[in-house]
Amino acid sequence: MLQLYDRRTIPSYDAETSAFRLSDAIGLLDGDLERAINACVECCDRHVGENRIALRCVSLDGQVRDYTFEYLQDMSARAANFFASQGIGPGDVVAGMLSRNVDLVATILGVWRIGAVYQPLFTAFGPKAIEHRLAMSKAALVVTNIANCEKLDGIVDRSHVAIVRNDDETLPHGALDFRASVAACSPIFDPCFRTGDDLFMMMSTSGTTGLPKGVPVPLRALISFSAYMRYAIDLREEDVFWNIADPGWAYGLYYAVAGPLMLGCSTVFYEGGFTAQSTYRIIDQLGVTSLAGSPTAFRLLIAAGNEAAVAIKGRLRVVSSAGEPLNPEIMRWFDTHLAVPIHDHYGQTETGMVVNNHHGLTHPVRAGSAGFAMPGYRVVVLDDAGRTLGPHQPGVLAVDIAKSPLMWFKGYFNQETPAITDGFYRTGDTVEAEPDGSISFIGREDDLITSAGYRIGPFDVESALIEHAAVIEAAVIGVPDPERTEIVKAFIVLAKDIRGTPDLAEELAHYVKTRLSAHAYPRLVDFVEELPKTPSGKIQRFLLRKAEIEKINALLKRDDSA
Ligand SMILES: CC(=O)SCCNC(=O)CCNC(=O)[C@H](O)C(C)(C)COP(=O)(O)OP(=O)(O)OC[C@H]1O[C@@H](n2cnc3c(N)ncnc32)[C@H](O)[C@@H]1OP(=O)(O)O
Repeated sequence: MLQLYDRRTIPSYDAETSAFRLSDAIGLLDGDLERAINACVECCDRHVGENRIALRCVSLDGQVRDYTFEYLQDMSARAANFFASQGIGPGDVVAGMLSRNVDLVATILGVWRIGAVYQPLFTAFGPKAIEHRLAMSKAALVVTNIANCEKLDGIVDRSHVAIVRNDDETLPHGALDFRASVAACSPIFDPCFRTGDDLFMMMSTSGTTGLPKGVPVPLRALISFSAYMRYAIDLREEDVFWNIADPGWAYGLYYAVAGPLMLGCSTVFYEGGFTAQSTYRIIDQLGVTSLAGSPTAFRLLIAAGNEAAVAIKGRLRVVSSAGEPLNPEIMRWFDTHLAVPIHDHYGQTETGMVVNNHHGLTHPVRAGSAGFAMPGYRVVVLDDAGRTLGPHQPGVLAVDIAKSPLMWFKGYFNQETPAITDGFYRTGDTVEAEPDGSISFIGREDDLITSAGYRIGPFDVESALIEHAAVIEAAVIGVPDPERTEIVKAFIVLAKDIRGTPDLAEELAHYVKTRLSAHAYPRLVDFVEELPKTPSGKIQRFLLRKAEIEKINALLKRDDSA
């Protein structure tokens, strides 16, 4: 059993350079990064024999099913045999588009056991988002369920789709029956060991100017994931840990699946969508002690009222926040009504979590700050010319590659433009450093939208909108929103003779929701005569954003003086 976090054993940490002894980090891993590592062994097999619960699944009706590491070893070996029977081998990509349940974990671990690469597809995606991602990864097989399988029609041949179905659901013609096939396979499959540079995940991240980019994740990233669990989440053996993020995204896959399992701890999955009521109920029912989620989720808990919190007051030991900046009001409310500190953490799909309010540091948590570089990473603030900036000088947050032994990202999949220049990975997030090295988030240097913890690429939404017959041109921006940080707003130029009505606005939102993704639709739509453009015809989203912010400020001023 891996020794879990102990305040006395946190690796030596130099706030000046974030110097971190790599040997301490390697101690988080049983495998040999240069020669022999398998993600399923790290996240499952090495905890077998301890009779520990790995996964706690809560169904919609509140039933809890517990699965041990022994159970997952058996399931992952059967799944690996099933994948092998489909001709899948080391380095091949298998995509999963599944709800949060044991089939999802069996799929992920089975893919890793065989030395293959797991690609997550968020279940809210529509065909447009799926098609691009599968074309990018060339996935050999997609594992999905009855609720999502139709979205694959015309994109993937049915013979390359394995369906998770209940006994009362009919298997679509030509598709593979995942549960039945896996159950019929042998529970013996020797893991395929690879090197730390071989891939085990293929993620995607939205851009502002093009379609989402592939983020290849090598096996060495496991060290970084487990370091985050230890030093920032402070996961302990006795914790009941629940990260509510969906494993269709980086924060959920890295830190609701790989991270806790690697440390031999159990992770909670709730198969339903988020509601404040179910969240309070599950924390109470399972005795959750460590909760992770996004500020929007926390704001929804607060909106449910002070009374709702009474039953779990004092039950949580720690709460971790990611995906959006954490407002000080949320910290105060959690302190007063739940008697628990919330620690703000910052990261990206490309980096994993890199700036955190760690538990091992003696610095107090500063409200409004995302914290300090994680051990193993050195971060700096750069200006446009790549010069390092001092305290209180806004610039872009960058990771210093040479001094960040845990940084695993080297560049986007199949893209020629380098992601790392002059030894730095520029995150695109604008920040300011304090004299003590803590980092405060300011915004984005580009047009990427941060909404409810999701990063939404305006280009993706615009591309979906212009496929609608009524739309000639579209520009999409994020506008400030008190609940979701930002919401998506679309400015639409309509085809000749089409009138912009509330019904059409709703139709366009629905169109994006079903074609692109249920979370990325424009919640606000303005019909306009034309869009602001540069002389060369490039849409100037920043002018639209500026006008929106001026409008909001004018309204706030009017309210103040009323
Ligand atoms: C490094 C990192 O990766 S950092 C963090 C990564 N980000 C995340 O993990 C995202 C965090 N955000 C969330 O989990 C959610 O937004 C929450 C819990 C905060 C709030 O959830 P909700 O408000 O219920 O809905 P959510 O924002 O997920 O979705 C928006 C819409 O998509 C729909 N939707 C969401 N998931 C699905 C799904 N799997 N299938 C179908 N529809 C879905 C919702 O019903 C909602 O529809 P509505 O607007 O018509 O009501």
